[in-house]
Amino acid sequence: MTSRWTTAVLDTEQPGGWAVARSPEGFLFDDNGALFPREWLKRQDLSILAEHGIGHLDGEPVYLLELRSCAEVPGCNWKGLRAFMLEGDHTLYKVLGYAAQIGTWAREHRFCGNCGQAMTQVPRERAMYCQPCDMRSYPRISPSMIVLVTRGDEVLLARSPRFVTGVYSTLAGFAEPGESAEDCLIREVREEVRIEVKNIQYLGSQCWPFPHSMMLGFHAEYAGGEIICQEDEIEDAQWFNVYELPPLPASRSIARYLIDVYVARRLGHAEPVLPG
Ligand SMILES: NC(=O)C1=CN([C@@H]2O[C@H](COP(=O)(O)OP(=O)(O)OC[C@H]3O[C@@H](n4cnc5c(N)ncnc54)[C@H](O)[C@@H]3O)[C@@H](O)[C@H]2O)C=CC1
Ligand SMILES: [Mg+2]
Ligand SMILES: [Zn+2]
Repeated sequence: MTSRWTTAVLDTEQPGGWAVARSPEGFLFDDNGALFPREWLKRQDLSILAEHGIGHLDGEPVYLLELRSCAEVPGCNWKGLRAFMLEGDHTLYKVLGYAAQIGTWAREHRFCGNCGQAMTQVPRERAMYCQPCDMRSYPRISPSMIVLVTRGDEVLLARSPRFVTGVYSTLAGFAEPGESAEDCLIREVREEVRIEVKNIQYLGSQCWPFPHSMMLGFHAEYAGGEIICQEDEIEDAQWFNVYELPPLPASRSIARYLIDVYVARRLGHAEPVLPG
């Protein structure tokens, strides 16, 4: 299968192609979506902080206009990336998710973290460069473990105070320096619910551009302990029977995939496919 969307570093001196515009309010969109003819978009009254050539969609070059602030464009509105994930088509979400990560990273690396001088975009490479330090900065990706802890017909799901009311999800957390993926998973489960796990099994990964996580998804079996929720982080955690699950996370998330796979296996149903 050929992919409709491929990332690339494009020369911003070249004219033409499509462009997306991103401001602190999200992406610009109209009735036709979030991709606009680039030359038209650049004629609008936008306060452009940086432009990045980000890839090809169906063979056409796509650029990102990263804006300082949100602007009025006739017939258009602004919408956050999460809304595109929930509503929009998957390919568009991939384009915007990538654009968001490049935009955020470049915005946060305008100045060298070592000497404080202005950095420049490296041509033909996705990197920002500080000449005095001869140092390159690349887009940041934060590995995060996400795990469904299981006990026969039961799964351990938890609520963060940040979740939509009623929704329970798998446990997750960022890797710390010095840890393997397994070390991180064991620590996170211990910290968040004081449970011990065994038989850790890797299922798959997913890019999570909020703002730059790479989710590594696992199943792990319960090995001991009683649930004690971590203060502030975990509002509630419970064992749920696979026949009586609470409201679950969005269907495109790897959290949902980990739950759906386990339920499908217990019930002998066909297994779902992990959204890319
Ligand atoms: N795609 C999915 O299905 C899901 C994705 N996630 C994502 O997993 C990630 C981790 O989940 P949480 O439970 O929030 O993490 P967590 O359990 O590690 O706690 C969050 C805390 O980690 C620290 N932190 C923030 N950014 C960090 C970074 N880049 N590196 C190290 N520490 C950092 C902060 O102190 C923050 O309060 C988040 O990006 C979250 O959005 C979480 C659940 C489902
Ligand atoms: Mg967590
Ligand atoms: Zn420097």
